[in-house]
Amino acid sequence: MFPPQRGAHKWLKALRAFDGAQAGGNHREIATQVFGARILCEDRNGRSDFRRARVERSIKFARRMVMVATSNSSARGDTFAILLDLTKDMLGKALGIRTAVLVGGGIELVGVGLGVLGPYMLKVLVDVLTAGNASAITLVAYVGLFVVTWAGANILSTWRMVYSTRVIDSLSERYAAEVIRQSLPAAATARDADSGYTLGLVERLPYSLLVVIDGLIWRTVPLLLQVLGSLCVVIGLIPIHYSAILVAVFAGYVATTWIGANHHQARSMTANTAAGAVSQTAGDILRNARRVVLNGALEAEVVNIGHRFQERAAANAQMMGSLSLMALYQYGLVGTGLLALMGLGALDVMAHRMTVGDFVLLQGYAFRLVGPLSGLGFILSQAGLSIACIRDVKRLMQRLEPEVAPTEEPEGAAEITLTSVSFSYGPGLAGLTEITAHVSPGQFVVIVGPNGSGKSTLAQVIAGLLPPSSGSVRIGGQDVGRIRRSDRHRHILYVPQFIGFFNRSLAANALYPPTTQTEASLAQLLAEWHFYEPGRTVDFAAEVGEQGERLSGGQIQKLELARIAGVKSAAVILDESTSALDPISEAAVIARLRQQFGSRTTLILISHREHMAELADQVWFMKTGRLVGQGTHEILMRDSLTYQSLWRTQSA
Ligand SMILES: Nc1ncnc2c1ncn2[C@@H]1O[C@H](COP(=O)(O)OP(=O)(O)OP(=O)(O)O)[C@@H](O)[C@H]1O
Repeated sequence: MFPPQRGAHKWLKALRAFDGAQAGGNHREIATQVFGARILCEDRNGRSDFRRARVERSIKFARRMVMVATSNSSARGDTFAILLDLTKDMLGKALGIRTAVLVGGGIELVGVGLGVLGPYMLKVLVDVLTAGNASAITLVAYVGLFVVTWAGANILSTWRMVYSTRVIDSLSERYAAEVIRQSLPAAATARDADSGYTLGLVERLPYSLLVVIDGLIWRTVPLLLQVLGSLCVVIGLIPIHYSAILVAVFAGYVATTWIGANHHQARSMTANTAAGAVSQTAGDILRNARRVVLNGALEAEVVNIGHRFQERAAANAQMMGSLSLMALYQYGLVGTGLLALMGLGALDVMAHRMTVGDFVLLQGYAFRLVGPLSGLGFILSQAGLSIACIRDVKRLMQRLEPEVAPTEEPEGAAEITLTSVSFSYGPGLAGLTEITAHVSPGQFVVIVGPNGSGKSTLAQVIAGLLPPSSGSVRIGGQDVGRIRRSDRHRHILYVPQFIGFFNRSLAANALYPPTTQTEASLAQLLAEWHFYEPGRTVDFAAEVGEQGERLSGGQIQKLELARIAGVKSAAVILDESTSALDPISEAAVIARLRQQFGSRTTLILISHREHMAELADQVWFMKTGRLVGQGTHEILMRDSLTYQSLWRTQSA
């Protein structure tokens, strides 16, 4: 699909060495694409530098490109499929923009008619002038008609943009909404979610749609109509070989564009990927501003983003190179055609085989054709990138999950049953092995174990965020994977380890659905948990800042737990949600939650604290992805030396 390029084998070797089996059979494409995008780490002397960090960064970039490259059988086929898809969306009933498309199309059609009529009016004027027998009124009328056709065509073309803009805005809104609807659940599940890339796509979407719809679709069709209309007029008026030349020039233009576009589109996809990498890196750096600045890494990150821009510039340069080559062929051909057309015409006028009016008509149509064609050059340069962006957006819009029927409301606390549950993050990566456990309704379970032992992974498998590779998880007797995602929080609600707050008010975060808390009940709970020092009331209107950065770590957890206390769910899993609380606050919060949940909610807590294990109805002890101990804290302390040593190392 992508011809191997010079030096690609070096990348192939390096990527194999560093990437192992990760990228499946795609190394050759990766190497080729990495080379194609000129992101190889060459030092100033031109020698390849495969230093690990840079190669790893490139692998991430390359993987995305391989995803792009391998998911399509051909760039050209892809382009037409996307154009067809867009046209279907515009003309379909679902988006409600058909009327705008049709009205805009109608206006454009009238504009095209005027565009064809313009040169004809000029020819008639020149014919009348050369005949020399027309009255002043007739001449003024012909001049007026010519001006009206010329001005009218341009006014209509601008007016039509009112409708195309409406269409583009509607499509942008619908596509962006669908991308968010479809990609958020995946982002919530994947622990390596790439939100910066998705954000970049959504941001570039309106411009991409503008280029493709307004520039390409809405300009190409009128251009074709204009060519056909002009040919009809020319055939009827002047010798047939002029029409033949016009047809040949246009066909040549289309053919060179067709061939060039295939190559250009492949380069554009690489450029789109490079643009996405800029968004992803910039987003990542901005989100981690504190980490960057506090570690004195500002300059290093500026250099890092500079590299992303350089990669993008290199990809753009390749794209523009292919476009320039295409333009050379296109306009070499069009220029030759014009030379033949005008040269022959001039000779025919000199030999009185053609009137000056016909010559004017000929040049009028020739330049009417060439004008939009040159406009298309710019559009094509942008269209490749834009099509690649829309294609990625369309892929994100695809429904990944089958529709699941609504599930019945759970009654009371959930019974949780795990039968031989295994999970893997991928070949050779950590996961879970053969976990079997049972939680009775309303119990309080604490999961403990060393860092990286699989506690969060297990919690996410139980909550249905990660699908087990074998075995089953049943919540209240139902397979968790079969509970509709939008209903799942009523059966089991997972509170992640890193609580991300919206950059909104305290109330907006603390009363975020599905809590049933009110400001009053929340204020009472927060006062009880000493959210602020005594005497200070909770300001619900206060903005919490990005990720809640204006609150302390303990306050964030208290606020989140106060919200959770008002949630009606059959089971709740708290993933280290009390880790920032002091032991007294932690005990008070857990006691209150258990009292609040009563017998309606089963509670699972992941914790590194022994006193939490002491409070639990049962403790699950995890080690290297296995459940190596189950029972009360006392029993485990009595029976398991490894469990004892877990707490001994902690207190040492
Ligand atoms: N998306 C992922 N891809 C690959 N490996 C992952 C992914 N997420 C987690 N892991 C790995 O799975 C293992 C278990 O991680 P997990 O977060 O479940 O541990 P944990 O017991 O909760 O750790 P901690 O106590 O530090 O929070 C770790 O080795 C981790 O690196």
